[in-house]
Amino acid sequence: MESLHRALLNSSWVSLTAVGVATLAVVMGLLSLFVASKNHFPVEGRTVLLTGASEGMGRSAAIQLAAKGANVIIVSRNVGRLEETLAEVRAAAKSPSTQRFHYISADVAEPDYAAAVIAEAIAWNGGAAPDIVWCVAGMSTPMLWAEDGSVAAARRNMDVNFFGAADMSAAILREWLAPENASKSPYAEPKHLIFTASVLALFAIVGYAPYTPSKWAIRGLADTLAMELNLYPNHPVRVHVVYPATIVSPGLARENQTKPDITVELEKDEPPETPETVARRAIAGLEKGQYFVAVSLLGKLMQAGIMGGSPRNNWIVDTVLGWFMPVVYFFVLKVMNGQVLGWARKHGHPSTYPKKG
Ligand SMILES: NC(=O)C1=CN([C@@H]2O[C@H](COP(=O)(O)OP(=O)(O)OC[C@H]3O[C@@H](n4cnc5c(N)ncnc54)[C@H](OP(=O)(O)O)[C@@H]3O)[C@@H](O)[C@H]2O)C=CC1
Ligand SMILES: CCCCCCCCCCCCCCCC(=O)[C@@H](N)CO
Repeated sequence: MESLHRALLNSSWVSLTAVGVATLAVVMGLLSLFVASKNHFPVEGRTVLLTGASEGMGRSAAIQLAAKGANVIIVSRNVGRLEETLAEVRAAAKSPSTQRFHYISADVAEPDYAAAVIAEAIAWNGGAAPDIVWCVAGMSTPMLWAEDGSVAAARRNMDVNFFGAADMSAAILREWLAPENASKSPYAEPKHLIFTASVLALFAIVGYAPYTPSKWAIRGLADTLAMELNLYPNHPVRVHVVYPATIVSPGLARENQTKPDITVELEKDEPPETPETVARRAIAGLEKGQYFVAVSLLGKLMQAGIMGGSPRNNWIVDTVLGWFMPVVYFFVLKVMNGQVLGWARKHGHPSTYPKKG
């Protein structure tokens, strides 16, 4: 007791503050488990447009949003798959007699594709723009950066993942932010613009160089918009970024055909999840009002490690977790770089690896 008292007296105010704030963060975290909070993402009776929603996480999100009462528009290229998925979305409707469903075929990699998609959505929706736009369409071609074709692959990933979302976000904001579309009440339900990145936008690993930058770019765009949209106080729009880890989807099967074995090895540390689970956790985060929506524990930690100048979901939790991440990364990078070096020693120069794809 005596020594504890002395230790407390002797410890600096810095460590005392750290312990105090950490305790507070834990208490607040526990409290938030019990306090029922407002749903910040009501979808019943509203119209949601999702790109990349014929397969994978986008398809699951469309089905779950229909089950919550939303009108849903799904966008992707393949019409056959759109028709099949739209039937599943329709079958999940909460109120089949009032909810409406539609698909639009478009290639998000085409420059300026989004204006026509939004125009068609508005025409179908009785003259009103969708209330929620979720950019999910994406692709990934993992390979080593020194391989032939890596930069061409990076351009393609950028066109689909970044420009596909960038063009859609600009097109819908032009509608939402038009002066004549100011909301009638300052307390009106906000519109939602949701981007889909990847945990690789929070922590990069070997083999994803053609892909990861396109997802980092999405983060940069979203942070910019989160500040810029304050210019339109009478047009409330909330921006969000979802950060999935591995999703067991048709896209994953495609990317695994070219994925380097060392990448497969390292990403084993983050267990794959079904599209249904990822979509459910993403929607739960949106309902909590999160700006950055991580859908796994590792994702949450990685998020706490990069916050920089990004808006926070919870300043206390994000700050306290953020203090620990440099220590965590000291070990994580040692271990992971060790694994990569060990791989190099065992398997030789990458030019000798068996050919893939
Ligand atoms: N799978 C994973 O491990 C991870 C995925 N992500 C990201 O999550 C999102 C969903 O991934 P996932 O569930 O795997 O999806 P899938 O790859 O399984 O499905 C992709 C969807 O996007 C559509 N799409 C692809 N390219 C285009 C295009 N050029 N124009 C229009 N639509 C397109 C596809 O339809 P169609 O081909 O008919 O156009 C399909 O509906 C993506 O943004 C992905 O980058 C993030 C982390 C991990
Ligand atoms: C707190 C720090 C912990 C560090 C542990 C690191 C574990 C690495 C996990 C990497 C997972 C990569 C998922 C890729 C998802 C993706 O976007 C692709 N499938 C593309 O579609």
